[in-house]
Amino acid sequence: MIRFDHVTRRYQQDGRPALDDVSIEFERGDFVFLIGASGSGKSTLLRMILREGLPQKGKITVAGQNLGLMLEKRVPDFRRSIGMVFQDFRLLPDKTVFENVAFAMRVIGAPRSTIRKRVTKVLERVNLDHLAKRYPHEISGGEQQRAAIARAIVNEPAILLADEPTGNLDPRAAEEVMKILRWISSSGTTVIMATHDRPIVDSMRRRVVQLHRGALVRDQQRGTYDPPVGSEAWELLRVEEADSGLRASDPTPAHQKDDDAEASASEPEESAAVDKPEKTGPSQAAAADKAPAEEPEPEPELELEPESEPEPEPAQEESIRVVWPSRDSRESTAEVPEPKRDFDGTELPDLSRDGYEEDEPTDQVNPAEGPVEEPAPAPAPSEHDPELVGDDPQPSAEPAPAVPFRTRPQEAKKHRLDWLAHPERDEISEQDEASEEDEGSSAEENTRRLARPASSPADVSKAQAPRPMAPSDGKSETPRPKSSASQSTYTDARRTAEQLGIPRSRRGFWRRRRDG
Ligand SMILES: Nc1ncnc2c1ncn2[C@@H]1O[C@H](COP(=O)(O)OP(=O)(O)OP(=O)(O)O)[C@@H](O)[C@H]1O
Repeated sequence: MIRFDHVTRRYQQDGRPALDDVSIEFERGDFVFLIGASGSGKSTLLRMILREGLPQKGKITVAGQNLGLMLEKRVPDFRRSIGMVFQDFRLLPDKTVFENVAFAMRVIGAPRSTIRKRVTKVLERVNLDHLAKRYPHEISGGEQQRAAIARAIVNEPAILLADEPTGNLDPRAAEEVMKILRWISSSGTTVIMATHDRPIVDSMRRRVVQLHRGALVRDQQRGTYDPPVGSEAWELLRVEEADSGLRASDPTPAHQKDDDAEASASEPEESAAVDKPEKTGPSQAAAADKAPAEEPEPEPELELEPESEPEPEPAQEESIRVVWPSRDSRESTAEVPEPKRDFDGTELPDLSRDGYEEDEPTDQVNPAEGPVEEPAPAPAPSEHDPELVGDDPQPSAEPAPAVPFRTRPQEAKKHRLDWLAHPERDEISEQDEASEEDEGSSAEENTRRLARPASSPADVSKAQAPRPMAPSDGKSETPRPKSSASQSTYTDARRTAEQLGIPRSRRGFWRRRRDG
C-alpha cells in the first residue's frame, strides 16, 4: 500500500539528509511504530507519505500512485484520504468537539445530514458523545486527542498517520488513545505512529521501524522499543538518545535484559523470522546479524483494556468502513468544491475563507455526485391524436406552455361548434379553397397579380400580404404547408380589407374573382 524505494530527502541542498536511502513497505492494516531519536526523520517520513515535499532521490508509491507523478491539483484530494493526528491535537479552539470533527467532512462537501449521523457515530466510538458540545479548552488533553482522532477518521481513511499522539498525555489518557488506534487498525486502516513512548510500544508488540539520522536501522515485527541488546541498532539508539537527552543511559532496563536473555535462549528461530531489515549497509547488516540471536521471545500481547472488555469488532456495516478511494472515485470527486488552500494537515483552513457556506445542502444534492436530474416532463400527447385541432408539424417534447399549442379534446369540440355557427363559414371556406389553389404555384400567382389592374382590392390585399417570393426558376424556396398557408392568406386578406375600409358585404371578391 505504501512503498518507499531508496528515498532520500534533504531539506537543504548540502545538508544532512532527513531521510537517507530509505526502502520500506507498509501493508494494508499494518500497525507500525516509528521510533528513533529526535531528529532521526520520523516526522519527515510521515510527511512524505502525505506528499509534503518530494524526495530528491527514490520513489514513493501510495496505493499504487507514484507521488512524484501526482498532479498538484490532485494533492489536496489525496491528502484528505489520509488521516493525520498530531502531538498537540490541533483542534480549532473556537469550535466545539462536534464542529471540529464535522469540519473534516465539510471540507469535502458532505451533506449536513450525513455529517450529523457520522460525526455522532464516531464521537460515540471514541467515547466523546457526552462532550460533543464542549470547546477544546473545556476538555482534558486526552479527550482533545480523542477528538482529534475522531476528526482524522471520520472520513474513513485507509491510512492514519500519528505523530507522537500520546506525547502530551498521561499514561491513562495515552492508553485510551492507543485503544482507539488499535481498533482503527483492526478495521483495516494502516496506522503509522511516530513515538518516543516506550511503554506503549513495549505493551503493544507491533511492528517497529527504527530510524537513525534518516537511515532505516531496524524493521522488526512484534518488536519492542529497544532493539536486541548489543545490536548495532541498540547501540545507535542508546547513544543518540543519550545525546539528545531523551534517555540518559542504557535504554534497556535490567529486568528486560533478563527477559531478553531467557527469550533468546529459548526461541531464537521465531525472533529471526520476524526480523526483516531492509538495508544491507554495515549497520543494518550488523543489526540483522545480531537481532535473531538476541531477540526476546514475543510475549503474549498486553491488553491495554481490561480483560473483560471484548476485542474491538472487525469492520462491519455498523463500524467505520475503511475504503481506499480508487483512482476513478477520486477523479469522480472533481466536482467537489476544492478549498482555495490545501488542507495540509498542519493548519485547518477557515471555512468562510474557503468559500463554503453554512447553508444546509439538501440530501439530494451531493456535490460529489452532482446535481439530481429533474424529473422528465409528462409526455406530450401524440401528434396523431384524432381529437387534436391545429397543425403541429414539429412534435414537441416540451411540457405544455402557458399558451397551449395543442388543443385538448373538449376545446376542440367547442372550436368545431363555433366553427359551424360562424356566420361567414361558407365564405371563409371558399376563400381557403381559393387560397389553397393559389398556393399551387407562387410564380403563377405572381403572374396573375401583375396582369390585373392595380386598383383591384385583391391586388392591394395580395401585395400587402406577406408571401414567399418565388426564385427566378419559378419555384418557391420554402413552400409552406397547405393548410397553414391558406389560413395565413385568409387572415392577411381580411386584415388588409379591414385596413382599407372595405365593407364586409363586398368581401366576396375572392369568390367572384375565382368565378370570373
Ligand atoms: N522544514 C525543515 N527544514 C529544514 N530541516 C528540517 C525541516 N524539518 C525537519 N528538518 C530536519 O530534518 C531532520 C529530521 O527531522 P524530523 O522532524 O523528521 O525528525 P523527528 O525524528 O521527527 O524528530 P522528533 O522526534 O524530534 O520529532 C532533522 O535534522 C531536522 O532538523
